[in-house]
Amino acid sequence: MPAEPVLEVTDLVVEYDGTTALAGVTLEVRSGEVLALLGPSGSGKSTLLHTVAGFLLPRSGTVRLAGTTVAGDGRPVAPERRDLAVVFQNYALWPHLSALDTVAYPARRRGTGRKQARAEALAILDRLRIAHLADRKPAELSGGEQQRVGLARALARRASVYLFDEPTAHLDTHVRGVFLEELVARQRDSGAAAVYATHDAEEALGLADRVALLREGRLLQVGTPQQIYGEPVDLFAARLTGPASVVDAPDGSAKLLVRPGWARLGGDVDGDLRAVWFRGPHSDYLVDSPLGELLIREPGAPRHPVGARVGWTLERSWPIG
Ligand SMILES: Nc1ncnc2c1ncn2[C@@H]1O[C@H](COP(=O)(O)OP(=O)(O)OP(=O)(O)O)[C@@H](O)[C@H]1O
Repeated sequence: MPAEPVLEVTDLVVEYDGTTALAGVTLEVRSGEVLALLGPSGSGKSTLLHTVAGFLLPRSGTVRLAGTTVAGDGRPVAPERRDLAVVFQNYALWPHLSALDTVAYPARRRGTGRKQARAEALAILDRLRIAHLADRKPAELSGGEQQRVGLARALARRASVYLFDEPTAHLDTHVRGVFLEELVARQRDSGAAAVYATHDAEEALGLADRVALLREGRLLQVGTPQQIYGEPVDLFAARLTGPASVVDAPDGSAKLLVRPGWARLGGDVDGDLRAVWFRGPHSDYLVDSPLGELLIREPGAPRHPVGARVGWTLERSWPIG
């Protein structure tokens, strides 16, 4: 991974009318890296992105882009002069421009000729599966289609840092997957960095090189998706990224976090099946045992009925406070 941070946020404090929304956040993002911001509603994800973008000013702390301080020290740099591409929940598309001209606009601004800019724009629209909408203006597009045009316009920008605020919130699963692949591919090609705010744990874990967990305006943990999922700092952090059971260690010395795939049915710890859910590719079993209640996930359809006496085995665990 290249060494230099393209975005550095230091001790950032942001308030709305005296209410603290960010209470001292320090983060850095390097070129080529995708950092996911994951946190519940109200944890400060949008506030952080809006402050980096320059739409909000910090009460204290600094924002640096490619080594230059853009907020918090001296006069802030205006949003339009920051080397950023911003994709927020509400896209403001220009009503008079077709989808093609909207997406061609960033290249035109860079000085690319009209024909070439339109060819590049069409390629991006095609990758997002909306080339057939190229000639339509926003009033002739559905909300989801407008959102895809907004994403395409952001992908057409060549900024050093992309800021995404839940950009896939209104997209269906298929388009979401295509967009995320496209985003990551662009990322790798251009060496740009991305900060991607979401409350969807699967999206964050699947997309990001690193995940930052936010809670009530503070960073709870920053790490690789594997660290965040497998070695959470506390139960709140664990539950942000998926189902987590807590059982007693067999020798009673500690509490252990157990993810659904970390235990299997069959083995010498007794338990009773309290509930069983068929989930399609796998089934979830809720097991009540002397060590505590835990969720076990196994491939395929349910193999035992509710109420059955089963054995189980712990294959992996993580000590939790
Ligand atoms: N314009 C505002 N005026 C006052 N308080 C605000 C404003 N915008 C956000 N807040 C408060 O700041 C805190 C952080 O909000 P923020 O929108 O950054 O959270 P978020 O993690 O992006 O949430 P969501 O996932 O719901 O978008 C919350 O307590 C919120 O109520």
